[in-house]
Amino acid sequence: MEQLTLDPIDRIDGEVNVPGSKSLSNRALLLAALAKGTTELTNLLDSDDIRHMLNALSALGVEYQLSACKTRCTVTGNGAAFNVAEPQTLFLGNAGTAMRPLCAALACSQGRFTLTGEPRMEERPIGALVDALRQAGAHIDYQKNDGYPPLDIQGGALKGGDISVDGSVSSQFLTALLMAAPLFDGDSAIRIVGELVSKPYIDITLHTMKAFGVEVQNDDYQVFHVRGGQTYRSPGQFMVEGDASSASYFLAAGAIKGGRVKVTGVGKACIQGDIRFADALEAMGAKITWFDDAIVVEGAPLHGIDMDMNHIPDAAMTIATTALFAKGTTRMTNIYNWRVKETDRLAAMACELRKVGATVEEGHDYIVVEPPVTLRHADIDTYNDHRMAMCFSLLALAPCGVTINDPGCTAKTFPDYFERFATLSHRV
Ligand SMILES: O=C(O)C1=C[C@@H](OP(=O)(O)O)[C@@H](O)[C@H](O)C1
Ligand SMILES: C=C(OP(=O)(O)O)C(=O)O
Repeated sequence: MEQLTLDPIDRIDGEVNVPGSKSLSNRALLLAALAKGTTELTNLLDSDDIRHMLNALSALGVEYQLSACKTRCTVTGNGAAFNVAEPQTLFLGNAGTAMRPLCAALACSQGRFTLTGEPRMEERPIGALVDALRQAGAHIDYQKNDGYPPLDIQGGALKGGDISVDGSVSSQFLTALLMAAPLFDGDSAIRIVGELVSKPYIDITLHTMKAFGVEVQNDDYQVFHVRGGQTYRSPGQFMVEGDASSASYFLAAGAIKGGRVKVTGVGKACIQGDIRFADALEAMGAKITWFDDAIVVEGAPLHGIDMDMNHIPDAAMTIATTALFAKGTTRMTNIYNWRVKETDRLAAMACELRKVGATVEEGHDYIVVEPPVTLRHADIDTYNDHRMAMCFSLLALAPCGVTINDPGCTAKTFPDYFERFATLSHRV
């Protein structure tokens, strides 16, 4: 297994640009493929999750040209749902933003499709989405375990209608339904059952749909009305903003050890909910300054916080390792669905935090982190979870340094993370 040892960093300072947003890249690619007209996507993320979406679109007969640097893509839209003569098997890795939206889009397309992924994808729930699509008339079967991929989809026209979806496990189920619903024959009223998790991701979905010419009536995130029989229209150009979750590691590094760190590509106007990570850092004591296309963080003594982090599920993980550098205890609550992501992130986080000396209480849907007097060096297991690797890189800001096992797992969303992190890191 590959390992990366990060020697202790004495100072963090400088400017770093974050790559394009994963959430926006995969939404915009799918809608560009479904839309009428040609779309030029810029600042597209080049990572595993996006590659899986691009490969799937190729198999579905979508034509696109990807630039040599893979951050610019011109997509020739279909002007309708997909129509594929031969049965297709699409391998989607561990990309939730490919699996869930494609499941819905293919259920209302013409053709037979099998959706598969990495072993972990077979443990990530999709039953609530399948149940909802079946209410609209979809024909989807489970190949192995009920409620989990791989899926066999017999595509066809869907009627829409009154659809209830459980929103308590992943917002991606609602995102998938919303993006497919304009292609259903009839109108849809999509009703949320249970508490909707990760709510700000729905705003990303509605924003992207609007850019492609489709408006949704949102009744307080409880019921969503979508007109059927619509065609997405290409906006011509779509610029993907920087990834707010990826920004969290650099912002945290600046807060812990700044210096002054300027993160560009995200700023005041950012539509990704994870941008609110900067508020959490501010609540811990960091000084944050907002610009239109940048955030500047200046380090200050940090203290622990007690916060509901349901609205920033991905960036919240970064708070768990930032907490190691704060005075007092940090309590992060309402984060149950960490358990159904790339790994069981609550269990993984608790285990690795203990290795560096922290006292950790892991609950069903919360984690409490109490930093040790002295952090100790550890070989950190990353569980094939990009965010575990990136979060624990912050341990290099302690005198003990850190060793990251399988650092290549950042390829899911941020292949050159460690190179960019190095540009901020100064050793005397
Ligand atoms: O819609 C999206 O782009 C995402 C939604 C979130 O998932 P959940 O809704 O499952 O929390 C997030 O964790 C994931 O990385 C991306
Ligand atoms: C949960 C994540 O990914 P996915 O889009 O596969 O759900 C993530 O990137 O942290």
